Amino acid sequence: MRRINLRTMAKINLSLDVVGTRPDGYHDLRMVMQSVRLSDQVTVSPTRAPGVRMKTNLRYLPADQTNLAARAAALVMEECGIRDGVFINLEKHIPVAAGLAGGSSDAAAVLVAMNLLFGLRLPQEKLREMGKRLGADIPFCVMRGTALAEGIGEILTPLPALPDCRILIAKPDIHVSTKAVFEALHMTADIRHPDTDAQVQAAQNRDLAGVCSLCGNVLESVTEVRYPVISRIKSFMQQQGALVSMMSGSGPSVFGIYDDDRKAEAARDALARGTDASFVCLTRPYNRRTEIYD
Ligand SMILES: C[C@](O)(CO)[C@H](O)COP(=O)(O)OP(=O)(O)OC[C@H]1O[C@@H](n2ccc(N)nc2=O)[C@H](O)[C@@H]1O
Ligand SMILES: Nc1ncnc2c1ncn2[C@@H]1O[C@H](COP(=O)(O)OP(=O)(O)OP(=O)(O)O)[C@@H](O)[C@H]1O
Repeated sequence: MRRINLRTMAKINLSLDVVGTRPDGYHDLRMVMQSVRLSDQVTVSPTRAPGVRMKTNLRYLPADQTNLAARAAALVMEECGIRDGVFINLEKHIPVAAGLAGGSSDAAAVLVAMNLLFGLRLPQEKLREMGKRLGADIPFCVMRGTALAEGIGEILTPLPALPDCRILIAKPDIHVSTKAVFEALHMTADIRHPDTDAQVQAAQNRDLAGVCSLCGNVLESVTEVRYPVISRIKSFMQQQGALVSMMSGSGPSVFGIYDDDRKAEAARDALARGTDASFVCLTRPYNRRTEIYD
């Protein structure tokens, strides 16, 4: 029987600005987002029994109807009147609750997989709209590549591919709630807003050094202050020759961008030997956009 097997790409935020608050507590954002070659693997198979069942290799991750991957499948089934069931096998490699959109990328892949499996031919716009209902990062994870994201994250303007580089990602062993970080931002006095328009221009010019010099994330003013380990990892990456080092999303992961392979590998090895990061990975930008009709 046909089944769909997809890789789901993590993201980093090359910039993240909060430009407004909405009545529902969500925030209006302006972000430059980048997919990276750090991925989970999602396989979706049809089943005769109705409903969604799933399995994952991580014992501590719920493999029930609360998992974002299962919720994405259930949403498509409800919206498109699908009576058959599906089985999802989720192989996690992206660290959980890391600020890397792990769950969002799984959900996005399931939306695409359902579209292919049941021959729905839903356009990408529709998948992104459905994704938004489940989480603000999902529309970008449906699109992938490099993009300016506005609104709550769902208004996407594609940008040219980031020039090739090495991206070092390190996650300290701490848990950060995205909701709590956004809420705490209102109590923070010292917020430095990134110049998103200038960074978009640098991205348009495919100017890696320019993009890096314009990175900024207002959520650092909350998470980095609470967790000094984030500053330590950032400084370490910088000392090891990163063009820039910054927190991704609401944290706690930190990334460093390198244009020199040897420096990037040395920094990875040193971080992996140390105790500040429980997850370390050296990766590259992922620049292919999603093929909806593969
Ligand atoms: C921080 C980012 O990762 C940056 O890419 C995203 O904005 C968060 O995306 P996400 O985890 O998919 O977000 P959701 O699951 O939709 O929301 C989690 C929580 O983050 C806050 N949230 C999220 C997105 C947004 N534009 N404004 C917000 O205030 C809300 O309090 C929400 O309850
Ligand atoms: N498929 C999934 N993968 C990871 N986490 C999931 C998944 N489904 C539900 N979750 C729950 O979602 C929460 C956030 O996990 P996730 O890895 O998506 O965070 P994140 O990378 O910080 O997301 P973002 O960057 O979009 O804010 C976790 O507490 C986890 O229990």
